[in-house]
Amino acid sequence: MSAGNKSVVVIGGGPGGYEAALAAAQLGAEVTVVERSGLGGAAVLTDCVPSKALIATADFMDRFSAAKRIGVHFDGAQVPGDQGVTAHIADVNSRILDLARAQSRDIAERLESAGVEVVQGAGSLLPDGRVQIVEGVDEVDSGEEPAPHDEDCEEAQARRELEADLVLVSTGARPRVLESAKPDGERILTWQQIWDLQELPEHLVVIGSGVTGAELAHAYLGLGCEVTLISSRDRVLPGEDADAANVVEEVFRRRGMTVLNRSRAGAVRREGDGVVVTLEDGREVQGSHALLAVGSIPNTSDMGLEEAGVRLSPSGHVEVDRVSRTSAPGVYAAGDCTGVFPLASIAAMQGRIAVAHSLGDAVAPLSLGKVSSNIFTDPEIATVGVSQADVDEGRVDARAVMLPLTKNPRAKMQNLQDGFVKIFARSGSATIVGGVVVAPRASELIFPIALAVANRLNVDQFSATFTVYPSMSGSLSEAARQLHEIAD
Ligand SMILES: Cc1cc2nc3c(=O)[nH]c(=O)nc-3n(C[C@H](O)[C@H](O)[C@H](O)COP(=O)(O)OP(=O)(O)OC[C@H]3O[C@@H](n4cnc5c(N)ncnc54)[C@H](O)[C@@H]3O)c2cc1C
Ligand SMILES: NC(=O)c1ccc[n+]([C@@H]2O[C@H](COP(=O)([O-])OP(=O)(O)OC[C@H]3O[C@@H](n4cnc5c(N)ncnc54)[C@H](O)[C@@H]3O)[C@@H](O)[C@H]2O)c1
Repeated sequence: MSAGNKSVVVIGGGPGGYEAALAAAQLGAEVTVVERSGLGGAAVLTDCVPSKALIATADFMDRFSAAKRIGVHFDGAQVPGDQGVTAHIADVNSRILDLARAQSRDIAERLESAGVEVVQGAGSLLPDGRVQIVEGVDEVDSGEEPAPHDEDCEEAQARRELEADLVLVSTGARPRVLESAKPDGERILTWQQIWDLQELPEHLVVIGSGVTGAELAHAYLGLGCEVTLISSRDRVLPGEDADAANVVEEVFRRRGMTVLNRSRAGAVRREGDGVVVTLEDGREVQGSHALLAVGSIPNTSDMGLEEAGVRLSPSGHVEVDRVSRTSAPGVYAAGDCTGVFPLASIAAMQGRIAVAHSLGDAVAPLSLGKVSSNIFTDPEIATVGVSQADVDEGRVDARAVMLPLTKNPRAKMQNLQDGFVKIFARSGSATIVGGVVVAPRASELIFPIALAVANRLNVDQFSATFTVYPSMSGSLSEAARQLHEIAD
């Protein structure tokens, strides 16, 4: 089909926005992307890509520590934790920022070659549904140089108004901060400010043990910092599979992280060369730096959404249906500003669905039952489909088999000490409906389970497929085999 006579304006150039723009251009629409800071969005410039690049360095450092256990000694040289092998955070951060900017440039080139117009500026909605653009560039927290403004800013600040058949709001979210813990960009930091650090924190206090807090606490521990993780709940990663979260918490502690459970931060203040975090029960935790990882706030205020008829939830997220429609005709929304499931992959999918639905292409509504996601700790936690909580709370009638990876021959050879695979199969039909993998590179190992979930394979079809010997995937097959025995 062709949407040659249709126009699309996308506000926000993150994964939700730029993927939608590419899809719309492919369908022949005339597409404009309005982005106020950098293409690729927070995902590329400050959040997803930089954090995964930091973790890659931390994982590399970990290999030095593990070497002795498989018989490798560095004659004369030393390992992290001793003097000698250290992460130079200024170099690490400089590589990360280069990588993020390069990815942002790649996206700009893809959009350009697809014929998409990119306007640097802030977009908002007028009450009649048109898009108003105030041109100019916001400073990017990643440290990227803002594009030069004209001497005479009149032109750079010009206002434009665009009318479009489809307006997509994909403005993302920003770090939530505590009133009593204002980030200063030096010692009290959000995750978007850590990329400018020139010195490795001596003692980092991470506040919040959701996915962001856990991943970054793991990364800085691996880089050689002393880390204290303040978790307001009974365990780290409260929203995740409890068996998986317990493994990761145990590994954190074993490697020397201090994890304070049931501890809520009330305030953070600077004191001397460091910070003091006051917990709500009055205890104090001292460190050299504090990192706030207490959730996000959608970027939906002051842009005319409600005045244009776009309904927001009490948390400020744009309310959307499964084809990304908002309550205002012709206005769709995608990504973190909708709060549906804050992942880059979901943002991109919501954006593509919006375009297909609005421009009349074939479209399947968003289905969250088959989403794979991964937490990049060591070991990683990858999940897909039905969760243990779905089964325990009676939402899905399924059985589970969980096998420790320490019994797997390949894992033994690699000196793997922690991890498991878990598969959920529907009672009766034995169709695979979900799984959890806790292992190094679990993000890759989850794919066979995701394939089974997406294609409704049963445990017999899954386990009849050859796996390599020795391999970690042998344990996936074994779990499926054991589910057959249970189903009998
Ligand atoms: C530390 C961290 C690590 C993460 N790691 C992963 C991961 O490994 N895998 C994963 O799938 N997800 C990850 N996520 C989640 C992922 O980053 C988000 O889900 C993703 O960024 C959402 O994309 P988006 O397009 O909705 O928003 P964003 O990426 O935030 O992009 C929104 C864009 O809109 C722009 N904008 C905002 N308002 C306006 C306006 N008025 N006018 C013009 N432009 C505007 C912003 O400048 C921004 O560029 C991570 C998140 C965090 C915080
Ligand atoms: N690898 C990935 O794909 C990845 C990585 C990071 C984030 N994300 C996405 O972002 C989402 C949000 O994750 P997040 O971790 O940024 O936010 P979150 O809201 O999931 O976690 C924030 C945590 O901080 C805690 N908290 C709040 N106030 C506190 C206080 N005063 N003291 C101590 N703890 C406090 C909350 O109880 C919560 O557990 C994830 O669900 C995920 O979808 C994905």
